[in-house]
Amino acid sequence: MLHEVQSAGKSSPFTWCKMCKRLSKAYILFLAFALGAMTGCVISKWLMSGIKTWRWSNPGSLSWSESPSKSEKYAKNVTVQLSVEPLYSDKPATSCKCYRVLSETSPLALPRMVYQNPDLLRPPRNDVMILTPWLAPIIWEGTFNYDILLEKYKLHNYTVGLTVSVIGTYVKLLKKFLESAERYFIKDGKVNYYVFTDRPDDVKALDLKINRTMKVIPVPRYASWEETVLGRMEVFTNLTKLLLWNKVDYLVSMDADIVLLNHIGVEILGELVAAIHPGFYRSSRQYFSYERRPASQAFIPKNEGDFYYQSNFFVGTVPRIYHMAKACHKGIMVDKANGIQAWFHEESHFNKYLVYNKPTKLLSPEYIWSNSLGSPKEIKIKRVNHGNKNE
Ligand SMILES: CC(=O)N[C@H]1[C@@H](OP(=O)(O)OP(=O)(O)OC[C@H]2O[C@@H](n3ccc(=O)[nH]c3=O)[C@H](O)[C@@H]2O)O[C@H](CO)[C@H](O)[C@@H]1O
Ligand SMILES: [Mn+2]
Repeated sequence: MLHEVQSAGKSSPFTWCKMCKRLSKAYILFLAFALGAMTGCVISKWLMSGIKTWRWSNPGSLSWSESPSKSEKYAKNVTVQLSVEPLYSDKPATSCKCYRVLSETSPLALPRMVYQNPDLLRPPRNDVMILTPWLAPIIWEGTFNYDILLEKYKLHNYTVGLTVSVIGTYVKLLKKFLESAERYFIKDGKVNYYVFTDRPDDVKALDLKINRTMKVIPVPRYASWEETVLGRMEVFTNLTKLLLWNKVDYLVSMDADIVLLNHIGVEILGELVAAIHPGFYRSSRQYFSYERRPASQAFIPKNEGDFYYQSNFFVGTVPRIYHMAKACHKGIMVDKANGIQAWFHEESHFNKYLVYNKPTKLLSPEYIWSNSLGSPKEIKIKRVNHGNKNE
């Protein structure tokens, strides 16, 4: 039809006809495809400029990434990059890359988290146990996505109390401990430090440069090292009840001879959390340093017990810590009345308690590692060095 009309016109009918023949069906399809692709590209660029991104550039700081203002974006048609960097840690803490987007194109503008979905047939670690038989998670490097956890805890606006005893000469360890906590301890949350000491003036003299709230709480001077470590359960019983009940959501207790080397974040929080002793995680239960004398309240028979926990790092809600400390303190007092002291002091009572009150979460030995223990392959990250009593 077109040929005929054009043939009747003044322009050369011969030329038009030849061109039309060349424009075969396939050629027209190709042109339509190219045009479609170009339009798609332009639309996608326009959509990208409507997406804002924020990310945690440092653990602890939920901050908007550098992004132009709305008017600037529309004026200059600037594209805002989506961040796909790991959000937490100097070294990657998890294998997942995760970022958070706020789509301005959505009428609700709800923030969403975008991350790779977990693969049910590919466990995050297959060299270590990551779940106890009572279904409590064991926290190892590589088993969690920090950003998902953080999201959950931020909803509750939680406060964490980090407690440390520095009694007698141990005051000298406080500076190093707190400086490392400032750098690595739950950077994303509200943390108050509680320092239990018999020497408040010596603590003052340390002239600590810290940014978080610190409360110095006077406690009695005990007669010996044994009395002091046993007395920690008494201190906890009294202080959880009197001081901390409504002040914090979670309590964390750490030895003063711990120095944090890497991030310890909200992944440690839970109802009752205990850390697996780095010296016993390869041993079977008959070799654990449990108290084996039936005369002691801390007695655990050879065919009982799950793991050997170290009492230098534990976590819990205030009521759960109160309950645990009270039970341990009671056992210690009964032992004292009976003239017996458990083999590993309050740690023995702590372990006895945990056989019958299972922890809701366990920390792997990477949370209480000592440099003297070397570098076995399952310890992917040394989060602390415990046991150095030098300043
Ligand atoms: C290798 C070894 O045997 N480890 C045991 C030892 O750990 P540790 O050698 O780690 O005990 P430690 O000397 O660090 O004492 C525990 C903590 O109590 C505080 N403190 C202790 C004494 C003192 O005079 N002033 C003071 O402030 C301080 O916070 C210290 O870090 O003792 C623990 C008792 O908790 C457990 O029995 C451990 O299994
Ligand atoms: Mn210690």
